[in-house]
Amino acid sequence: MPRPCLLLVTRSHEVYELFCRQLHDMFSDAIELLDAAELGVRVEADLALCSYREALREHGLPEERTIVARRTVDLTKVTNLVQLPPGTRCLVVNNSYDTALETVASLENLGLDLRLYPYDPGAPMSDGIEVALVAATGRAYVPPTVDRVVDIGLRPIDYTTLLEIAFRLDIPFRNSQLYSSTYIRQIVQLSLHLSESLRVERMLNRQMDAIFQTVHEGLVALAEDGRVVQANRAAHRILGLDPGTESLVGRRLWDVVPSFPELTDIRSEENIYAFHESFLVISRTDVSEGDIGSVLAFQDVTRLQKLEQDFRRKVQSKGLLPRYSTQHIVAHSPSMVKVLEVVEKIARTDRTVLILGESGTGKELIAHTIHQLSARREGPFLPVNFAGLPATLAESELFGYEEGAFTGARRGGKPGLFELAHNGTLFLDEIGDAPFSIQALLLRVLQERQVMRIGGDRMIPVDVRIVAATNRDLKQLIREGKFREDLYYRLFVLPVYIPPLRERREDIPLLVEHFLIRYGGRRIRVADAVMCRLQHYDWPGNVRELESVVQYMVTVCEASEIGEEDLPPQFREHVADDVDDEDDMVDALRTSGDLDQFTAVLEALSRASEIGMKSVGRSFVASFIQGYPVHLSESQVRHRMEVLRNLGLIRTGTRRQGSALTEKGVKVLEVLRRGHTG
Ligand SMILES: Nc1ncnc2c1ncn2[C@@H]1O[C@H](COP(=O)(O)OP(=O)(O)OP(=O)(O)O)[C@@H](O)[C@H]1O
Repeated sequence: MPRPCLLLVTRSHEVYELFCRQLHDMFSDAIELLDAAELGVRVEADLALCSYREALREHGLPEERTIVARRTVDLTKVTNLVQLPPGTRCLVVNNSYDTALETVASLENLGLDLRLYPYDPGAPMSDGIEVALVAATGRAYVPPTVDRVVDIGLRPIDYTTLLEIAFRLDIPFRNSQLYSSTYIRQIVQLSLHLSESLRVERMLNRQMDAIFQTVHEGLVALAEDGRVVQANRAAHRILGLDPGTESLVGRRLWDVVPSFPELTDIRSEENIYAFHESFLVISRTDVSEGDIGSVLAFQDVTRLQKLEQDFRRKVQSKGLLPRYSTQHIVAHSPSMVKVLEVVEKIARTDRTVLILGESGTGKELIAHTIHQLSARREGPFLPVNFAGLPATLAESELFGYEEGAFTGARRGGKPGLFELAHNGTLFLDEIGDAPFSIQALLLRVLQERQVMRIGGDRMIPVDVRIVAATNRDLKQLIREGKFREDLYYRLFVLPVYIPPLRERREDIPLLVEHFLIRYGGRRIRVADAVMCRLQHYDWPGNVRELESVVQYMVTVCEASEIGEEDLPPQFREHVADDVDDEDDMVDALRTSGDLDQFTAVLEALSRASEIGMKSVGRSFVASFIQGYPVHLSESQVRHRMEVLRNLGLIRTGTRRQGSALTEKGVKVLEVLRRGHTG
C-alpha cells in the first residue's frame, strides 16, 4: 500500500529537519516526507505542511490541501527564560516579522512575566532593550545594540497540528502515547527545574530577610508614592513603632510618622535630622527595582555616639590615647588638695568652668578630671586649643560646615566640635587667645545652646558642657579690647585657680616620682642632691617642664641612680650659692648698658619658656620687645644677648638653635622685676 506523501515547506533546513524528527517520532514511517526546498512545491503530494503562513501566497499553494503548522515553544529552552528577571524587556527576533509576532504569542501563552517586542531586521527598535530572544540559527538578525542573547530554540509543531495531519491523511496515531510521554517528560523536567529555582529563590529570600531584619540600621523601601514596600525591625524600633501591630508596610511613611523629614529634604549622603527629642542620621538611595523607588537608611545619633564613645574608651584602655582620671593627679600641697576638693564639687554641677593658671600647671588634666567626675563621663571630652588658631579655621573646627560651604569643603560637610561633643564636655583651652570674631560666636552658643554649620540653614541643638582655660589675664585683655567682657562673665561662673609649681614645692618630689614611674619604670631613683636642685628650681614651665626634665634624665642616665650630671642644660650653669650674686649681676649689667633693655630681653625669654618654647631666636626677642617702652634693632638685641650670655644669664644651643634663660637668669630677672616695681 503506497504511503501518503507530505510536502514540507519551510524557510530553513534546520526547521525542515526539526519537522522531520517530530513527524517521525509521531508517525514512524507511515508518511513519506518530501522537502519542497529540494523538489519544488509542484511535486505530487497528498498534503502540504508549511512552517509559515505567507508560504500559501508565496507559492500559490491550494488551501484545501495545505496546513500551516501551528507551532509551540521548545520546552527544553524555557528554563533559559524563567531565569530572566520579571518585567525584562525582550526583543523577539526572527527574519520574518509575522513569525516574530507568532513567537511572541506563543511565549505569552506560557504566562511568563516578560515584556516582549517582535522584531525583524527591517523593524524599528524600541529603547531600553537588554535581551534578544532568538533561535540559535537566527543570531545574525539580532541588532548589535543588544548585549544579551537568549536561545529559545526552534519552535516545534504543536500537538493539534500533528493530530490534524493524522486526520487529514487518515493514518493511525501509532506513537501518540510515546509522543505525549516525551512531551510530559519535558514538562515534568521543566517544573522540577522551576521548583528547584523556586527553592533556591525562597532560601535566598529567607537569607536576605534575615540580613534585612538583623542590621541595626533602619531600612525602609518606598514606592514612588511614598508607600512602604519593606521596612525592617530596626526601622520600627527607631521610629518607636511596634512591627507587629503598627507595621509600616503598605502605608505611607508620613501618614504613620508625620514628623519624619520630607523625602525631598533627604539627600544621598548621610545627614543629621532632628527627630522627636533626638537626631537621626539619614541617607537615601534612589533605585528602580520592581515597585521600589527609593530606600531610606537611618540610625539614631545617640547609638552612633555611643559606638564612638565605646571605641574611644577601648582605644584609651589600650593606652593609645592619653587617659586622665583623678588617681593620676599628684596633689600633696594644701593648695592642690584644695583645688581637688573644689573640682569634685564643681564636677557634680553642669555649669561652665573657667580654669586659670600658668602654662603647664595641669589645666587640661583638671578639665578632664571634671569631665570624668561629672554625669557626662560616658560622653565625649573634646579639647580645642585657641593658641595660634586662625579665626576661619577655629570657626570651621567649632561649628563644622555643609558641603560646598567654601572651596575645599569636604564632600558631605563636616560636623563641628560642638556637635561632636554632644552629651559631653568641650574644653576650650587658651580661651584668651580666641579670635575676637569667634568670641561672639561662642557667646551665642553659650546663650542659645544651638549651633549652625557654616553654609547651613538650620540650627542644631547641642547639649555640651563648657570648660575653658587660660594662662592670660582676661581682665587685662578686656581693658585692651582684646576680650569680650560679656563672654568673660559667661565663662567666669565657676573659676578654678591652679597655683604655679614654684608656689607648691611640696608637690615636686611626688611629681618626680610619678613621672619616674611613667617614663623609667620603678627601678631608677634620683640622688638626693638632684632632688634638692629640682626642689629649688623655679619651674617657669611648671609641671610640664618638670615632666620633660624627668624624661630627659631618664633618657640620659646610664646608672641606676640619676646624678647631677644627668640634669638637663638649664641646671648646668653653676649658680653661686652667694645670695648677693644676683645683685652683683645687676651691677654688671648696669655697667654694660641700659638696664631696661636687658630686662626686656630677659622678659622675652621668660615669656617664651612660659608658653612652652624651649629656646627662641633674636627675631622673636626683637618682636617681643616691641611691646616694651624700649627700642632695639636686631643687631642691638644680639649685642645685649652676648652680654647676658657672658654673664651666664642665658645660654645658646650648640647648633644655633636659639637662646633660653638659665636658672641664674631667672633669678636675676626676678631681682630686676622687683627693682622696677619697687
Ligand atoms: N598634678 C599633676 N599630677 C600629675 N600630672 C600632672 C599634674 N599637673 C600636670 N600634670 C601633667 O603635666 C603635663 C601638662 O599638663 P596640662 O597639659 O594639663 O597643662 P596645661 O595647664 O593645660 O598647659 P597649657 O596651659 O600649656 O595648655 C601633662 O602631661 C599633665 O599630665
